[in-house]
Amino acid sequence: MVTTRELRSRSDDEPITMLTAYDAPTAEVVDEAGIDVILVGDSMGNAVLGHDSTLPVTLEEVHSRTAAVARATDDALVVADMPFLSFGVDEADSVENAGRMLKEADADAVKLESGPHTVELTRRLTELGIPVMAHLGLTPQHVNELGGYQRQGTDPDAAERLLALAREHEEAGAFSLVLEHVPANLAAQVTAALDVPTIGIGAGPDTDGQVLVITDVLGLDEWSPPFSKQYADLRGAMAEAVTAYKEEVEGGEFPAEEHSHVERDVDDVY
Ligand SMILES: Nc1nc(=O)c2c([nH]1)NC[C@@H]1CN(c3ccc(C(=O)N[C@@H](CCC(=O)O)C(=O)O)cc3)CN21
Ligand SMILES: CC(C)C(=O)C(=O)O
Ligand SMILES: [Mg+2]
Repeated sequence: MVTTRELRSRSDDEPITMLTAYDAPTAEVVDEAGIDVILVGDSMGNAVLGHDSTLPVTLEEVHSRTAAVARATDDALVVADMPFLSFGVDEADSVENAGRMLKEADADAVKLESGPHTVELTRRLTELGIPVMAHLGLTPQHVNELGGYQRQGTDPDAAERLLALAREHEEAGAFSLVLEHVPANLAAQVTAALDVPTIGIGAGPDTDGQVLVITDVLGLDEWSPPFSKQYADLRGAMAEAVTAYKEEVEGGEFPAEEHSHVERDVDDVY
């Protein structure tokens, strides 16, 4: 079993592996492959729910997908990604919403897209026993404020602000930190400055771990971000299977004898 305690102390030569999953069969495959952390990402908005951003994703959607993933996972740490406006507005609501992920959906931890407004919340949740993974750099819930999904931390002021926020979240108790779409040399410095592990996406090779969105890895979507890598063409495999089924039904080949059964007792009901 992967624990937040074990991840915190993971030595430098054993990179942390993390992937998203949004359903039980996918979580089973990811867990059985020995991936350390499964993130039930709000990227489900784009990846599986048909939205064009993460903003419409609801607490109930992440809650139900987290429960499905947790039921299928034996070893990996399951992290629920808190959706847009489910945290950071009101402290009591934030605690209740994050708490439901642990109490009801069986997550091991939550992730919050972080900023100056999440330092005290990270402290509070950690104090209450809800482990927090922080997330800095490109925070997609800010897409409207940022005006797109551009690289972050690219000038000295922004880079210094990011490093300071990373330190503040570590001090507040975050057990790890996702760094998204930031320069590799900045991610390396943040990684060196922190004791807790950094997990990069589009942040170069020098973080303590890597994370990608599972549908990008599997090639399920036509589009994927510039920093991701496609390790399979499941979209192609799915299209082939669906087309083969259609052709067999239209050609009268499916169902065959082995897919049917006949009961002589019901021969004469018409
Ligand atoms: N399937 C999937 N994979 C992801 O990695 C992902 C999601 N969905 N949804 C939430 C966010 C959005 N992400 C994105 C989306 C677009 C770019 C991108 O195209 N960036 C370009 C141009 C950005 C612009 O100018 O708007 C770049 O060159 O940085 C990067 C990350 C990463 N996250
Ligand atoms: C890409 C990761 C870090 C994420 O936040 C998500 O999948 O929602
Ligand atoms: Mg997310």
